[in-house]
Amino acid sequence: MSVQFYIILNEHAGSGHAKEVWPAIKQQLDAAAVSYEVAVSEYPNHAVLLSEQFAKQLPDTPHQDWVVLAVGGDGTLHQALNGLTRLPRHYRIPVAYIPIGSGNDFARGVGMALDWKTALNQVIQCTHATDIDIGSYDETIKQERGVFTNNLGIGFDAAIIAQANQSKAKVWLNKHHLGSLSYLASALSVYYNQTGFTLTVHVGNQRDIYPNAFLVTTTNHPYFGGGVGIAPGATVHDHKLHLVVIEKPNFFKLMWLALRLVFKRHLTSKAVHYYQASNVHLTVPSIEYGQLDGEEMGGRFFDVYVGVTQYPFWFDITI
Ligand SMILES: Nc1ncnc2c1ncn2[C@@H]1O[C@H](COP(=O)(O)OP(=O)(O)OP(=O)(O)O)[C@@H](O)[C@H]1O
Repeated sequence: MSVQFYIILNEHAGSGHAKEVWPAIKQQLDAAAVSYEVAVSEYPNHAVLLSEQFAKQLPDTPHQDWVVLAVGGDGTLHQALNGLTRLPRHYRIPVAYIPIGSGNDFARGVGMALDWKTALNQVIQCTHATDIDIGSYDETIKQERGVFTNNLGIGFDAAIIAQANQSKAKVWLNKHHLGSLSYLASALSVYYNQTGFTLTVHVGNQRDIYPNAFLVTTTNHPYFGGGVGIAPGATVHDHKLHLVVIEKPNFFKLMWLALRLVFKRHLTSKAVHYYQASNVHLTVPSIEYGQLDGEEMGGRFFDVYVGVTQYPFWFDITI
């Protein structure tokens, strides 16, 4: 089936790398005689509105040949997907993605190529949509709901993202393809400032209380923070969420945990608690940072129901 692409371009992804690469992407699209329209994200979160408006004007009938293609990082894909899912549709519009952000965890998590040229081929030569798992959340205090492709995090990872996004070093490090280092630098400073907090996890009939939670990540695939394999066994096909709770370790334990993380042996540590479920309910009665696919949720209380659903994606990783 040949399709047309509604491209949502975030020139700011990868600290401006997307803007540099876009002319070459366009050239490859034209050379392959691909039919497409481009909408540029003009301000933070604009991609949500762009994809929502696109979906609104497309009749909800079978045999539509449009695919929404997010060109940017995980945040751009997150926003495009949330715009597409705001209004229910019987015939959902498939979504695709070219990873040219800083972290590109979704591409890693689904096994897409990380170099944009191969990734673009995986998208334009794809012949059918494939349903894969995405997370859904319903936060009852601020009454916010939506979806995520990678993870919903509370605590350490979210505070790192908030700090890294404010850091001028991130721009410089990204320019030199060292984006992961900006997260590492922020991680150390956040470690000293982030105190443990009370977390209640409800899974089925089980209720666990952690008085000293530090990192709480509900993930859809293995990676967060630009390639850190927090849940090595997770896949986007298992219809499960993988919840990792880490209690605040002392500095030496943190270093030990980081080492175990590198060798994917962290889940057996006593400070780490691991759940696999199709639904989890998390409550945090103190103000903590939250993040969704690397997008800041801000500091807030949490009473959040997290689940898993499926959405059609348009790429073929066998190409
Ligand atoms: N015109 C714009 N001006 C400023 N920021 C923008 C604009 N358009 C989009 N953004 C913001 O850019 C942010 C970063 O985008 P994105 O997450 O795609 O890239 P990244 O952070 O480099 O990659 P990754 O999430 O993979 O690490 C998003 O929060 C988005 O809202």
